[in-house]
Formats: sequence, structure tokens, C-alpha cells
Amino acid sequence: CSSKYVLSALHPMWQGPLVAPGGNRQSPIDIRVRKSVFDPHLKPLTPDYDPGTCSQIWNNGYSFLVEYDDTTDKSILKGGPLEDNFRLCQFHFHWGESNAWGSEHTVDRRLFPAELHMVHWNSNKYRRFEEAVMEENGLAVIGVFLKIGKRHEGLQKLVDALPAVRHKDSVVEFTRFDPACLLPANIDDYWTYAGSLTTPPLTEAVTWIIMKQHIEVSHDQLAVFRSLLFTSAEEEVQKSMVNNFRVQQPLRGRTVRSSFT
Ligand SMILES: NS(=O)(=O)c1ncc[nH]1
Ligand SMILES: [Zn+2]
Repeated sequence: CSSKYVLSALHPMWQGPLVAPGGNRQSPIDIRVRKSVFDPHLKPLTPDYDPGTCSQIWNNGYSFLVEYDDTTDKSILKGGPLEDNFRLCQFHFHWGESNAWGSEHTVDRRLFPAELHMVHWNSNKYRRFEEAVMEENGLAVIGVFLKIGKRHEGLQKLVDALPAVRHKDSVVEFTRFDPACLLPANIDDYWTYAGSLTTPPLTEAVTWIIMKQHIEVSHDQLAVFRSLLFTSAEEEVQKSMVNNFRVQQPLRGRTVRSSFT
């Protein structure tokens, strides 16, 4: 997908504004479980992904993106809080240098070692990602927390490809990966709120859908994430790609809805 136009301006600890000008729906946030409001009208989420649309992995100097061909409606997300059809563009992760932190969102202040983001754009209303990224209901991002535990068999194919994109701006072909294997068993229980991208351009275009159930990956699998570099092959000083998460943002009176009681 064309998210490269959105992310390529990134510097590891990007010098962008810490809060988008006038931002009152910024992300990430802490999800206060007891303050979330059950919404019985929320539908089940219905992702329908075609592994054949998987195309490459790209180290953009902030995370690694697994990119999908989003020129047709082959890999889409519908249902849940969404009124329209959203096309999968890419997925990526945020993680820490230690297992004690790394996620962007928290649940009652609880941090997780990492967080998966599956980025989709509204293909009923817009023609491409770059358009949708500037619009209020342009994007939908699924967030899934990662915990350290048993090895994630489906993730291993991705982990094995990471050494090929160790440096910033490296790209490797990566095909036939089904992103649904990274979703938890239960995707009916989630929180949803109106927020923003957590990396530049930080636009307030995102309907966030945060899964209540986490997935497990092994310590060794996460260690390979940490072996990636923020820096390109030419730079003298190499910097480990760790702690690539944004600081939490004020809720500004927003309501977080839950699909479960
Ligand atoms: N981290 S995030 O999912 O909000 C994101 N996707 C593209 C740019 N930023
Ligand atoms: Zn993200």
C-alpha cells in the first residue's frame, strides 16, 4: 500500500509535534475499563483477508511494515463500529527494549511488551490511502496486545524474514502471509474510540478497535524485532529499533465503547 508517503518522513524519534495542533482526539490512550461504555449496537468484526495480497516487508526507520496490495477490495475489514468497507494497507508493531513496556495503548495503565496495528482505509469513500489519511472517518486500525509466552507459529515466517530488512529503507519481497493468524481467537470483545495515527502525520482519522484478548509470542521472537535497526546501512552509529511507541495523549472527554459487558 502507499503508506510509504505517510511514514517516510519518519525519523526514529521523529522531530514532529508531540501533539498535533489543536488535537483533541489524539492516540494512544489509556483504556479505563470501568469508564468504558457497553454499546449493544456494536456488531461483530468481520475481517476477510486474502493472503495473496501480501507483497513486501519494509523497514521505514520507525517500525517494519508488512504491506498489502490495496488496489482492490480483496483484503477488507467490515462490521464492528464500522459503517463502510475498509481495505487492509499494512500491519506493523510497536515494542520496547524490555518486556516490561512497549505497547502504545494500555488497559487500566497496564503495559504490554508490544502492540500490533493492522491499518485499513475507507474504500467506500476514498480512492487511496493518502486521501483517507486526511479524513475524519478515513482509517480503521485494529490493535492487538502481545504478551511473552509460547511461540507464535504463524508469526515465525515473518520473524525469519526480518534479518533481510535490518536497516532503515530496506525492503524484501514477502508473500502469502495471512494476517488473520495474528488476531486473537476471540475478536468479538474489543474497545473502540475515535483517535489518531500515533506517528506522523498524527491525523485524527482513525477509528481504533483494540482487542481485549492478547496474543502470545516467544521471548526469542520478540528479540528478533529488537535486532532491527532505526538506522540505514550507511550510518556510522547503528541504533537498535526499540521503544518505537508514542507517549499517551489526553482523553479530552472522549468515550471508549466496549462490545462486551
Ligand atoms: N501507528 S499507527 O497505526 O497509528 C500508524 N499507521 C500509519 C501511520 N501511523
Ligand atoms: Zn502503529
